[in-house]
Amino acid sequence: MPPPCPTLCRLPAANLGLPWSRPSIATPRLALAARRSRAVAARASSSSPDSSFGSRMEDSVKKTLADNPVVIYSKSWCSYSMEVKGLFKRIGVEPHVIELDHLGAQGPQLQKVLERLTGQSTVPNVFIGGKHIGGCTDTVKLHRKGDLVTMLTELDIKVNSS
Ligand SMILES: N[C@@H](CCC(=O)N[C@@H](CS)C(=O)NCC(=O)O)C(=O)O
Repeated sequence: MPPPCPTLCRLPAANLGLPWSRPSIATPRLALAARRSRAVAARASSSSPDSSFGSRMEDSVKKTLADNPVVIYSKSWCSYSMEVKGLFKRIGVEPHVIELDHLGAQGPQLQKVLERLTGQSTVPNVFIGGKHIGGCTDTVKLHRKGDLVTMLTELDIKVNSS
């Protein structure tokens, strides 16, 4: 008969080649402790620096959209971004442009936040009056229908429609 476990379970050691039996997780007291520590871990991860960083970034996007009537999240090298910036330039509207590739490590994080908010993972990501318009193709289509100028005019933004 192996000696009893001196500290935890006081049961004879099972024949596992160990000096003392490992307490089974099914032991009610230990199972309860395991559940408690999982709950603590879950609470800790939900308030981790990453998630609060994400929500601060989300707040900063919302502030940017509230403060600027036309916002383009762009990448400086992206031809679609260049096209949409060119379109606004042609109609004489100066958008607030955020070049994600100029933000270092925050760029990809901001892109993830934008994806969470809009469902769109690509740039350019265009907003007018806080409303999500879409990418380059969506903005060009809106312009061809005449709706881009209408939206801008409704926001009291002067448009050069020549
Ligand atoms: N159909 C999209 C195409 C946009 C697109 O493909 N953008 C590329 C960059 S030029 C992109 O965002 N790629 C993924 C990335 O850079 O993370 C539009 O019209 O805006």
